[in-house]
Amino acid sequence: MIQALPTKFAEARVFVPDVFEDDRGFFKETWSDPKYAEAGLDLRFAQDSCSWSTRNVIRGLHYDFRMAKLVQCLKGRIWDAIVDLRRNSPTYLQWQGFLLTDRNHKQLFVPAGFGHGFLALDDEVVVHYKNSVPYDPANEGAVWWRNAKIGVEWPLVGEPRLSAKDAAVPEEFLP
Ligand SMILES: Cc1cn([C@H]2C[C@H](O)[C@@H](COP(=O)(O)OP(=O)(O)O[C@H]3O[C@@H](C)C(=O)[C@@H](O)[C@H]3O)O2)c(=O)[nH]c1=O
Repeated sequence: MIQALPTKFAEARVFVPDVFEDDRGFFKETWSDPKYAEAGLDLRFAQDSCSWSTRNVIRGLHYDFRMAKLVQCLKGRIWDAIVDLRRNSPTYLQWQGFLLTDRNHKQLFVPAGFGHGFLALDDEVVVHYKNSVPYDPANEGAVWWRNAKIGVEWPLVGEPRLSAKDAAVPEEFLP
């Protein structure tokens, strides 16, 4: 039975699929339409994506107000952050962090309207996403990872490694 764990946000959830271990390793279903619908996530996804990162890479905080995402870490560990960017929300600009690893099998459901980013905690990190709508750069935006109005407390040791795009985000910009 897939576990659905609450977060501080009514619309966000952490899912943990069944994991079948034996002497070869393990097997898990990372998505199943009927099983996730039964667990409370009745959604058709339009795109799967994968990124590979090295330690101290930070990707984000990115948003696309149309897009919900299911995020999981298939190799290594990430510290994943979401922030509510919906201006009419009672939790506007609140954030929460989650440890997602290849051993805890947690999958974070990021609702539409939230910013999302992660810090790679290991030398090799593979992150997998399911996106509810196809990628469209015209609909994508970014908030600076250290935006002071949000105040995400990244568990970062040393210097972050950012894309040129993320490093160039204006420090105070909010959509
Ligand atoms: C996200 C994305 C990027 N790309 C391309 C654009 C660019 O040339 C290259 C790298 O893109 P980025 O630098 O935006 O990749 P990245 O910084 O890894 O972007 C991701 O960050 C995390 C935090 C998220 O939440 C994701 O939704 C996504 O925004 O890949 C696609 O073709 N499809 C996609 O879905």
